[in-house]
Amino acid sequence: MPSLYVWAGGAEALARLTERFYERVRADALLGPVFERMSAAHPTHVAHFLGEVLGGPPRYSGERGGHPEMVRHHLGRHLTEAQRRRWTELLLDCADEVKLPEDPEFRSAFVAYVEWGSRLAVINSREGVSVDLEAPMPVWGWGVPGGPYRPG
Ligand code: HEM
Repeated sequence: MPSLYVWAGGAEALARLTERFYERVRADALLGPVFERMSAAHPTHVAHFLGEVLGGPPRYSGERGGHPEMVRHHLGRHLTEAQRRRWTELLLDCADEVKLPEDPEFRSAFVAYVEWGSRLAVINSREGVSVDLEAPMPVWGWGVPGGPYRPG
């Protein structure tokens, strides 16, 4: 059974996704200001993080500081539901644009993770939130469909 990472097209596909995504984020009226101080390496870091979550190599844990590092980046940012919605909408638009697999099984798992992760990012960004920095890196699977699309 391929991982979601392999099915998505691996490191190269995720790098294409985040490069295009943060280009569009920068140009977006609602999200541009939120990301105005992100580093040039931000898209690469997020591609590594996503790759690890989707069952690829643990590059974000190995090179960047793992799950706690990601959580720390969202602390105190007071992200809103409107910003979260735009973030997920743009990411899914970019998944189409850079041609991630379109099969129902992959997209169902991908959307589920994006919905889960983005809602946690908003919760972690609130004032006075108590976060579990020990929480492990999630590794997403295929969920109820159980595996990739098979024609016929
Ligand atoms: C599945 C959902 C999400 C994932 C996987 C994710 C992942 C990440 C990661 C890995 C970083 C740290 C990058 C680094 O190490 O340099 C980060 C930073 C950040 N994220 Fe997220 N994020 C998610 C959702 C969101 C949402 C919904 C927003 C806002 C609407 C957001 C806003 C930010 C901001 C502002 C930063 C810091 C950027 C900077 O360095 O200036 N994130 N995110």
